[in-house]
Amino acid sequence: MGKYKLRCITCGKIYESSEVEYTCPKCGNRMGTLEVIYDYENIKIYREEFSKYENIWQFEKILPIEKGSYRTPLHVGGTPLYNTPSLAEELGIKELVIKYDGTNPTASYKDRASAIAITKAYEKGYDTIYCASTGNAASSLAGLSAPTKLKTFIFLPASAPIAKISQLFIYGAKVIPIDGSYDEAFDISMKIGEEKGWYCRNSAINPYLLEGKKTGALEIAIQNNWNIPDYLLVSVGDGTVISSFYKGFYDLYQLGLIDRIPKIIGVQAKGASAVKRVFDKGEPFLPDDIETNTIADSISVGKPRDVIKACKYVKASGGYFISVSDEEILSAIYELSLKTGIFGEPAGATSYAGLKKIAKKLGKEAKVAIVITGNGLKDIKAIEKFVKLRKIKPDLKAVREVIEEYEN
Ligand SMILES: Cc1ncc(COP(=O)(O)O)c(C=O)c1O
Ligand SMILES: N[C@@H](CCOP(=O)(O)O)C(=O)O
Repeated sequence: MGKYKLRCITCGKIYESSEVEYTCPKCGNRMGTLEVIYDYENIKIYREEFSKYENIWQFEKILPIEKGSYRTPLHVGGTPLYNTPSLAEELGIKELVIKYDGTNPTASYKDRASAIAITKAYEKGYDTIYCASTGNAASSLAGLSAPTKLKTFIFLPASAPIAKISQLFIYGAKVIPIDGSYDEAFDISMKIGEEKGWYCRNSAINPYLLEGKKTGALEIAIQNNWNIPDYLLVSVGDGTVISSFYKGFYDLYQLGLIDRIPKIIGVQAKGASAVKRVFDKGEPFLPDDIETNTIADSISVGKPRDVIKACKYVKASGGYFISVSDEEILSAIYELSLKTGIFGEPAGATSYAGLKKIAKKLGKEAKVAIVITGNGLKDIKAIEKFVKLRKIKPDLKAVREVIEEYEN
């Protein structure tokens, strides 16, 4: 076999990469998302080859890209992993490491996927790329394609947080703000993208993108000195980020670099828990869509596009899904910022909200990793209840009175 092939998540049919562009022709878009499988036996990788602080391209041997093709010059990946012993003690678990992806070039986990999308667009000879997004995939694609010659079209709900929308304009993307939901923007983008023959940057359609996202798992293994956590918690909307964590650990396992895969726990907002619902109903994991209502805009997904893969992978890991309320998400943002200095956007801090909920159940011997997938500055409106700004007269007496209040 070549370096890799593509396998349908539902029927298991294996394709050469030249045979299919996005999803399994037999099973269709949602049922037939593809996984990239490598010739693991013939790929030799040693732990020593990986460095902690490099970007995602250090993993080139297990990425579906060609030697010498375009690589973004921006520093994608190589984000920090923080060990937080006092927080672990407070939660009653043995160890807590926090992977913080808000330090990526456009401030979210999505840069890992966009980097691969742009490389593939160049390899395949496209001149235009597009995505549907709740905001982060959008700003990420816009930012990473800014220094390239690719034309970039973005479809997103006009209600997305203003910081994410502002990123699009500053990076010069062509923006189609839909007066509707992410799910509607997604369907429209697919129709137009097909009509126009543009390259699709959506992880649930384009199989290569999840490979970029899996680098977060590879980095956790390396940064934690190959001490693999018992549990990994991550927030879930469409289901590709969570699938990518399983895939990253799975690849390391297949390559003989680790001897187990963490139990992967998906955390959804209560008002948008479509994947949890499908998982809880059990196999065969059939899509079952819902209306959404949550402040966590990035995971406000009622028609998750990668639900089958997410459910199968989470099951294979021995994990499960939980949900948390918007109030729990808001408290998690505040508490995590206060205790660690890590400020996540709502969908980012959702993993911490989930951990707070189940830490006791995981037990005092549990070694846990959580992923904070987006920077808190992406959505300032969501945390306005914590911002108690008042104007103080510019005189010393008034300032002294306020300081006294703080001190008491
Ligand atoms: C910050 C953040 N966290 C989590 C997610 C969830 O990823 P997925 O939709 O792949 O489940 C997203 C997706 O947009 C996101 O932007
Ligand atoms: N909610 C996501 C959806 C698209 O991102 P993808 O990386 O799964 O394609 C976002 O807009 O960030």
